[in-house]
Amino acid sequence: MTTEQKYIVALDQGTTSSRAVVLDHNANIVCSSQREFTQIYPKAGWVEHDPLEIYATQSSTLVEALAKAGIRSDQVAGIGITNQRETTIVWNKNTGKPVYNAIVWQCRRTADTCEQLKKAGLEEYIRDNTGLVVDPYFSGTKIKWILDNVEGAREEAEAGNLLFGTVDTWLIWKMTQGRVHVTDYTNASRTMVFNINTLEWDEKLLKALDIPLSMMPEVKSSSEVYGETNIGGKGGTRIPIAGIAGDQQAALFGQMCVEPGQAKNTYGTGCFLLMNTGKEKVTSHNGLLTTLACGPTGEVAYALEGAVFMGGASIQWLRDEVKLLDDAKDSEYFAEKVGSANGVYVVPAFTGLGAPYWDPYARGAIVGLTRGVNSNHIIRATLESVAYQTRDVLDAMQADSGIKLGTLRVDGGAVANNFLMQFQSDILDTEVHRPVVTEVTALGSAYLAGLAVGFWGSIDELKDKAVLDRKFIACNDDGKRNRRYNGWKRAVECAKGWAVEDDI
Ligand SMILES: Nc1ncnc2c1ncn2[C@@H]1O[C@H](COP(=O)(O)OP(=O)(O)O)[C@@H](O)[C@H]1O
Ligand SMILES: O=P(O)(O)OC[C@H](O)CO
Repeated sequence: MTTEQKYIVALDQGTTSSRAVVLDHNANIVCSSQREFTQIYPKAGWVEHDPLEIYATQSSTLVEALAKAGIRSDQVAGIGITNQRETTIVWNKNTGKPVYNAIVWQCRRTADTCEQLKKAGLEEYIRDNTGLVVDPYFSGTKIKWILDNVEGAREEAEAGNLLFGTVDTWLIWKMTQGRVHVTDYTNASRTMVFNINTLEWDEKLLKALDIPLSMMPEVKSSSEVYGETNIGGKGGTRIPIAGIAGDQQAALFGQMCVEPGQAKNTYGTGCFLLMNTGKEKVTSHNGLLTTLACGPTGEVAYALEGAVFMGGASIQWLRDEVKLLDDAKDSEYFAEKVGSANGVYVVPAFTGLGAPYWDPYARGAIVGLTRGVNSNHIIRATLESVAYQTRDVLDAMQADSGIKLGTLRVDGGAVANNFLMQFQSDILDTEVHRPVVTEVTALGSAYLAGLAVGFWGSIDELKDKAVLDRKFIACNDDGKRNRRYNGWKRAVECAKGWAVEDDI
């Protein structure tokens, strides 16, 4: 069979849905399939997923996408996995059963453990060795929570019976029937127990959090064959799983940001602005993270990251909880019906604030309400909040890197919103470039897998595949831009430190 008759499949396991995307040799998406799954909110500020539902939705999208495209499993040259990062799963390796639900990256339940780490004087060590700030966002304190709170878990872990994984690790373990327990550098770098200087699990931090090393997966590069899976059950074709990357690093690769200074922003559930810094590990002085990403062949590289917790999810909140919208895309129509947000600011700190504020106690706020404010103003202000948060992290990134970005490459579900993209460009005073294919996370993951199995010879074959859909050019009214952004900064102050510890 020639390469032309073969395909690469990307499995994109996101915060709200699981997707399978099939690519041909020209890097065209030939088919995709998507399933949403249950979001579990046991208490205020807590977020969980069912690991078995994650696996079930993901594996069914794979089968469905191949069936839709009429592709046989022996035509699949390789599978790439990309995933919501930090989300923590612990399972028993003998029974294959999770001991608790997946604790999702957004979950704030471990804020007190983070306070204890700070009191123990570990903040600077964590910053220097993991690149991260001490925040409940990352996996380490979530693993500790499971071991401390699930009956019998600690004993089982110490007896060597429990395994930890981020979602990539869990999926691969399931897809290989428990034979492969592995992750990649990009996912490991989000756990707060992985040393990004030595590229090994950090024993001092594992000890500080009481996590046995035996639970941790083997850490590998983002582009190599980790194992094989058989689609279609016993006796089915064995397909190499050949790429792993956290979804934001996959999007960085998919946008071809593989050289130092290249950056992208992804607008999905959250917003994640990443800049590749190559071999240089840049430490932020402005509230950003240092993380691991991929160079041109998928090899490990450093990146700076601004992680914003609520992006498109704040529009989902307007749709599902406040019921101001039937569909997220209608937000553009309603926002355009009013000429401004009428002085209203929405700060969507529903799960605290991430970069550059790092306040797990911040909570959502709507400020500037007057009698003339209607639902369109609130919708517009919610969309604007996504752009203001991106300005916060872009300013920080430009200060840390010393690089002024002339253009911002964007991707993710919410970039379909033209109002948001134009407002983004205006508030940044930077051109915003939107590609035709906005499923860049899946592209990046497919590229990593395809390069590992020789489906593509090198990244140069892929560089000219991205086609620009639209450029958004900034307005030149500095006065308006600055007034609006200053209003946002004041609004953020109102949201900070709101929750008391008992609320978490
Ligand atoms: N036209 C739109 N305008 C604003 N937000 C949108 C639009 N379309 C989708 N979204 C938001 O984008 C998010 C979905 O993007 P996606 O990249 O699929 O997210 P994820 O990978 O995090 O699950 C949802 O939170 C949704 O509310
Ligand atoms: O599911 P997404 O696309 O919003 O990504 C979630 C991030 O990986 C969390 O760090």
